[in-house]
Amino acid sequence: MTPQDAFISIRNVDKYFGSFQAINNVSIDIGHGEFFSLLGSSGCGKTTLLRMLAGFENPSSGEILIDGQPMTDVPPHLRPVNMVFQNYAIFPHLNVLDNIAYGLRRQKLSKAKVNTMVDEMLDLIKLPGYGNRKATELSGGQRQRVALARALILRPKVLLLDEPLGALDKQLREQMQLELRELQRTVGITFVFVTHDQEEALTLSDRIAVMSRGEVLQLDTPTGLYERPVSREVASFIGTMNFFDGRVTGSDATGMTVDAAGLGSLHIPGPKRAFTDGDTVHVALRPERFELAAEAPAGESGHARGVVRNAAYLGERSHYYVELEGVEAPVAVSAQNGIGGSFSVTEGSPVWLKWHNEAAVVLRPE
Ligand SMILES: Nc1ncnc2c1ncn2[C@@H]1O[C@H](COP(=O)(O)OP(=O)(O)OP(=O)(O)O)[C@@H](O)[C@H]1O
Repeated sequence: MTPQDAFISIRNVDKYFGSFQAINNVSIDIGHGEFFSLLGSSGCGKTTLLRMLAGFENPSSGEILIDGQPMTDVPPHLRPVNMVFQNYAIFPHLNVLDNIAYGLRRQKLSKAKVNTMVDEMLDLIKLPGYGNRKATELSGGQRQRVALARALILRPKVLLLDEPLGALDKQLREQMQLELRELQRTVGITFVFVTHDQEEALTLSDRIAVMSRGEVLQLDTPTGLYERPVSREVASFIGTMNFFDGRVTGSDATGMTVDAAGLGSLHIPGPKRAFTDGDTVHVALRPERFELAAEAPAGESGHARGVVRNAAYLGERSHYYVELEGVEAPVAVSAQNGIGGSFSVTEGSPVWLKWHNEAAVVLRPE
């Protein structure tokens, strides 16, 4: 995505509240029709960035463009955006129809036209026939769908969503995630979604900006973030990661060789990277990239001998912690159950850990 192709372009934006810098030189380009998420822990600046897109805050410096237009002097109600909040922002004293039609009142449309538009929205959010229901007679998930319909009926080019599923319990939240993704595909407009829940961001998004302390740490697809994190901070924030201290011992056009504590010498294939011999690095491997075996594996994949310190059966998967010589923290291993061929592993069992070197990510220490 280049700034020229972008539907939303955030360019070198800083935001200060007094002397506190909440956003530090952020540049993000978002494509038309993308489901884009801002992901990060509390206080990292996601809401501030969203509020600047909505026009409730102005950047201290830098520029925001939407659909090619600079937004600097454009007030919130004249921006082609609408926002949905976490806490069911619908009016409790109005029924569903009046809630959804609320934003249309300024447009002086006929009653018949409004009713048709609301009915279309009720179909879209899968609540047909709910127009006369009182807002207080809706479940949490239904209220949030009404809030979405109320924002979408104004036909914004961009929908800004600030943790809209945050108040829902886990099961409903997962169901609403699927619905939200389907809804976004149906309406085809750009969604900018704020969440601190990495699983939610991975499930929903085309691309994600991982934020920390007002900065973007990495902007990538869900697969890119999970498989190729650029730093230890991103690797730990998205899923679980094992880290091994290492040192680069050689590199050429086919990849590089790293000596890693507990794992031995690994040749990691790939293009030549910005490391030189002798560099101190972290080798990172996800729990599901390890396999447990009773016997020493033959062949080219990496292997090391260890002892199971903890085994937990979780139905679909089992989780293990395996102690390796020369590694302080036990290695987290996650194995799928029921695919056959697994052997019984109990706490205290000696095991072999297997992995493929190409699954390893080499990171600089922070
Ligand atoms: N109006 C304000 N005045 C002063 N500081 C603010 C203001 N708004 C936000 N901040 C500060 O800016 C930082 C970023 O806040 P922001 O609300 O963007 O974080 P967030 O990532 O959305 O967090 P959360 O998930 O908790 O909502 C925080 O340290 C917050 O205290």
